[in-house]
Amino acid sequence: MLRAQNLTVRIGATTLLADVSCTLRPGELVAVLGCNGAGKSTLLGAVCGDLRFQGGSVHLNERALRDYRMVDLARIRAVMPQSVQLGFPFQAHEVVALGRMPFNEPRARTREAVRQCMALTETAHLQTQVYPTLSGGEKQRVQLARVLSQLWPFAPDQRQYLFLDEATASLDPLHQQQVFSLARQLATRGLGVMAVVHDINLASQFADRVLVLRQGRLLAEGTPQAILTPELIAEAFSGLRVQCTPDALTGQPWVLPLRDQPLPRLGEALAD
Ligand SMILES: Nc1ncnc2c1ncn2[C@@H]1O[C@H](COP(=O)(O)OP(=O)(O)OP(=O)(O)O)[C@@H](O)[C@H]1O
Repeated sequence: MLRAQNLTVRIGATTLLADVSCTLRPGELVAVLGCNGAGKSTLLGAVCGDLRFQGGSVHLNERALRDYRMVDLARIRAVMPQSVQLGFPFQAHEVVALGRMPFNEPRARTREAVRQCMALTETAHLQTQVYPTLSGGEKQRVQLARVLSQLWPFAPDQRQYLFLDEATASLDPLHQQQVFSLARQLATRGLGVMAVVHDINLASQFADRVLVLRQGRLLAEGTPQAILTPELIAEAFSGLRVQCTPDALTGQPWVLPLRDQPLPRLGEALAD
């Protein structure tokens, strides 16, 4: 289990995250919601060990994060950052194989991990294409294959964790659904998955629990049914007005933004 207590992240005089506590259990998919700048990536970076925090603690499988060697951490948790810069002319399958670097293993095993993870992300047909020439969404799916390959073969008793930061931001609607469906299946197989996402309906459809951040603080936490109300969404997203309709079968709320919103006035910018 991942347990973060009273996390505080500061850079200079700016507090990015203030006193945030959360958990992530193996077998659970937790979505992190909040407006731009709310602190979602900061939280993800702090709990996965990529970002130093000034206050609080993070324990992964009952061991303090700071006590892990990087290579041991890399074997139990994989992180897909919001953006990955990669200028080298690697072929896509070589990018995916980077996920296997923490493992000292025969090449055949790496090839099998790459093959299966590219199949899972529907990128097998791109395997020999040079990475910088891929489209934005294709790059994102190849990056997902890379982080999945780090946790492959997803053995149920490994207490592993997957952190996704806007992994669907560049994807078409079908692939967005597929990625969250895959995350759901991996959670069902025993992985703990924490996913930062802007699409409230993806969170509502697939997550067991939702964390909502606002100005670096935890505003709300609970099941989608319990917390995704028009009032909470307005509070989290600067007054965004939505209609929430429970799904007839699952009860999970469908969230529809209304047309009438507190939008900026364009008058001056559009003058003559
Ligand atoms: N190095 C830094 N120095 C100063 N402020 C920073 C630094 N890094 C991040 N911030 C600020 O911290 C806040 C939280 O950033 P973070 O990336 O966690 O937000 P987010 O919720 O992931 O936003 P988004 O939805 O836009 O990706 C933002 O206001 C950001 O400008």
